[in-house]
Amino acid sequence: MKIWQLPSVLLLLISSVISHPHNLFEYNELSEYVDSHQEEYVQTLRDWVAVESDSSDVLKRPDCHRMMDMTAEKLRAMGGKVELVDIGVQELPNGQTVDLPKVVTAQFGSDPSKQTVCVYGHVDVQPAKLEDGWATDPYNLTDIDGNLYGRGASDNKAPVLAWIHTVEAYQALKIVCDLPVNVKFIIEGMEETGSNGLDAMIMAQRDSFLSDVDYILISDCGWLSRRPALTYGTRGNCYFFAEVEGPKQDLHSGVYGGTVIEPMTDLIGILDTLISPSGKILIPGIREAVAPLSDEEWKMYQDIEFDIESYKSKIGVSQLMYNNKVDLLAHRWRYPTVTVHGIEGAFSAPGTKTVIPAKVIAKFSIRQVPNMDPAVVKKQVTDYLNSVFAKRKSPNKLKVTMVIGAKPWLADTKHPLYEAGKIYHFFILVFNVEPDLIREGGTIPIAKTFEDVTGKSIIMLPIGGFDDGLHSQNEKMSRYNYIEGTKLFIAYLHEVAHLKKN
Ligand SMILES: CC(C)C[C@H](NC(=O)CN)C(=O)O
Repeated sequence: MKIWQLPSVLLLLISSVISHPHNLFEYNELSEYVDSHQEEYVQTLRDWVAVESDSSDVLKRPDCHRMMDMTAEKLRAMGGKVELVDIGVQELPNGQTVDLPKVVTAQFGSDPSKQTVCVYGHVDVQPAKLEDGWATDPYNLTDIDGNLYGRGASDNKAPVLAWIHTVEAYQALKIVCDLPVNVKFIIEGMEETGSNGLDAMIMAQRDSFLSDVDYILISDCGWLSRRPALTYGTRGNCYFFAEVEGPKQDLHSGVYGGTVIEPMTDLIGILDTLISPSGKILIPGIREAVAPLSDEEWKMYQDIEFDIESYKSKIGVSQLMYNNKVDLLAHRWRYPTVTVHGIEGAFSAPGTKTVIPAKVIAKFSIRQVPNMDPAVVKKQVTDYLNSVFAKRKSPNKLKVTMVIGAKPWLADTKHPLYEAGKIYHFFILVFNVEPDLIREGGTIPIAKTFEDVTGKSIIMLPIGGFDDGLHSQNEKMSRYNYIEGTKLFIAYLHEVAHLKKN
């Protein structure tokens, strides 16, 4: 066989070894180290998942504080220079305040001749209850056929741990190889409610902790399929509460129904005007702001392997909004959407309570995209709902509040960090395949701020599986992704060490 007849992945691997001859040897040692510590890594994940660090429930705030302490302790035990940064308080709707979980910063190495990366992640989670339909206790990490089920396993505790274990592996094999770059960590505990307090902290640390950072690394997202991926964009999130208040207390629907104008009817009526059944956002100005789909993007989406039938079967639906791949990917990643998440105050328990709820609060969010601006979206949504409500001539009161205003983020795929030749061989080394270049429909609220404040580039390196069930029942992280993902980070740090220093 001639060299040009070799498969392209093998050629890439050979070229990687030729350009950095020591890579393979060190990688093998490190990879074996990771394999031999697999059970320890799973146990640490179990300990972390056991903490109900649900940032949306203030009653769970002590668990969030404990989670930050555990994170700090882990990094401190590895010899990191660790701080728990106080980021102030959260104001609750009733006017009371509660302490925000402190942010953990840590530093490993300060060699000015090396690149410095800053890993961002979060250790808070979305709510989860067994009664929601989980097959296992969400806070007891359960291994079934190599899948580790538990709330926060994939989003984002295992990826954070994988980065920590990366540093640990380099430290453990110090005789063979030293940490190739300086590594900093910023780990927060409020991501799942919009990263409250983190923007201000990032700005405050710009000229201190963040001043020597060359790149920001984020692994808070997932692959599109079984193929590994690099993520170059995330959508933003504008999260709204729409409160409709009527009578001074709940009423018997038999006694009062037919005489009062019901808050729930008003609320459902206005919610129904947000989006059409075919997915068209009806709020004036929203669709007009969206950056048009370029030919280049269309081509990129067209070239991505994405099986519509298996997507449908994975989520258990018989029909999707669109029937072709490009439309589906575009609407998942780079067009805005409206989702109604829930209604507080509505009767939702099993059984048949015949009540007219006096006050109901709808929770809905708009995933926004370039070139939408959260401040503009807030005004567009508030004005629109007020005008729709006014037409109902209801005596009830409507109050619209935007509680999260997280911006979208989009990387320049031409940046050396994303340029195939420069980085893809670390994927080949670990997975023997090139990654998909994808966008993420979800939000990493701090991403844009990181980039704007530090002026540094972000690279998103997901290790979560396509079917991890983030935010839903039976969230999981596979052992495969957790362990091979750690190896990917190990290989990647080598890669960053060879990038030209800015
Ligand atoms: C603002 C949201 C609550 C952020 C959340 N982020 C993630 O899930 C990242 N893994 C989201 O719903 O997108």
